[in-house]
Amino acid sequence: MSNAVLQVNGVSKRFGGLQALSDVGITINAGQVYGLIGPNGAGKTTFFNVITGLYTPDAGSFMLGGAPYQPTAVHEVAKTGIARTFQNIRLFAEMTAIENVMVGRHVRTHSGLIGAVFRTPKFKAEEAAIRARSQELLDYVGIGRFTDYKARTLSYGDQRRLEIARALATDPKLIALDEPAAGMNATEKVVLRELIDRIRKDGRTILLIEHDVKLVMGLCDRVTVLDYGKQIAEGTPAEVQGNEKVIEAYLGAGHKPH
Ligand SMILES: Nc1ncnc2c1ncn2[C@@H]1O[C@H](COP(=O)(O)OP(=O)(O)OP(=O)(O)O)[C@@H](O)[C@H]1O
Repeated sequence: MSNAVLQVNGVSKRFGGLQALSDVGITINAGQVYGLIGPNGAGKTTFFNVITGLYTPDAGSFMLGGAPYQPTAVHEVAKTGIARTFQNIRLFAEMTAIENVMVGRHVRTHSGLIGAVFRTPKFKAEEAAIRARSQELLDYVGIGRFTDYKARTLSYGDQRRLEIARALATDPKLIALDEPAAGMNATEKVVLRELIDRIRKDGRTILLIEHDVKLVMGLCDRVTVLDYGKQIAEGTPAEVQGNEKVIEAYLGAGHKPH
């Protein structure tokens, strides 16, 4: 039996005259960290946007947890089981850290609007459970002391970790991280790496866009390299690092990966 969490085949996406993705396919198995790398404009974010329902692809088929899914709407995709973070952080700036995580958790709750309006006992119990779980997640990503701080007052690195906590709150089958290390200093990157490692060890499956080659090569089980919307290499970090096309396209002449 296959233990694929995400299987994407033949994804193409065109913007006017620009072919942003051409026939891209990946398979991510349970417990893997899968990296998506490539130069600026290669199509990485477009691929994320397609699998999470922000962009409608021109072609492609999608399976999540062994069942076909159609990434037609963002909230449907979240329910189906893909949670993501964004390259440009998208938190509710004026809400507290814990409220941001609780919003994520509500994807999995049942009381609904009536319960919320009348504050039924069932609703209150569920709300307390959501709060407790959200606090656990804040602790888990290392920002438990900022529970009641407004999101906008957190440091950049901590906001990124808050986004990860919010994504985890949906209990996703797959968590997709869009450049989680962007703007982080070396120390923050070490902490981030430990966090991603822990998330994997705790049984989650991760798709990662990242520019930091060292981070990608150190963390990922498999890597796909995109260049001008085409998949020019796929394999283990060692295989990809040795690939001539990758060295030419991504790393540039004279640049060896660290
Ligand atoms: N909504 C859009 N409309 C038109 N063109 C777009 C749109 N989104 C992306 N593109 C174009 O598609 C190409 C791929 O962009 P994309 O953002 O996916 O690349 P990327 O690999 O994520 O780059 P980066 O590393 O800079 O984030 C680029 O040429 C970009 O300008």
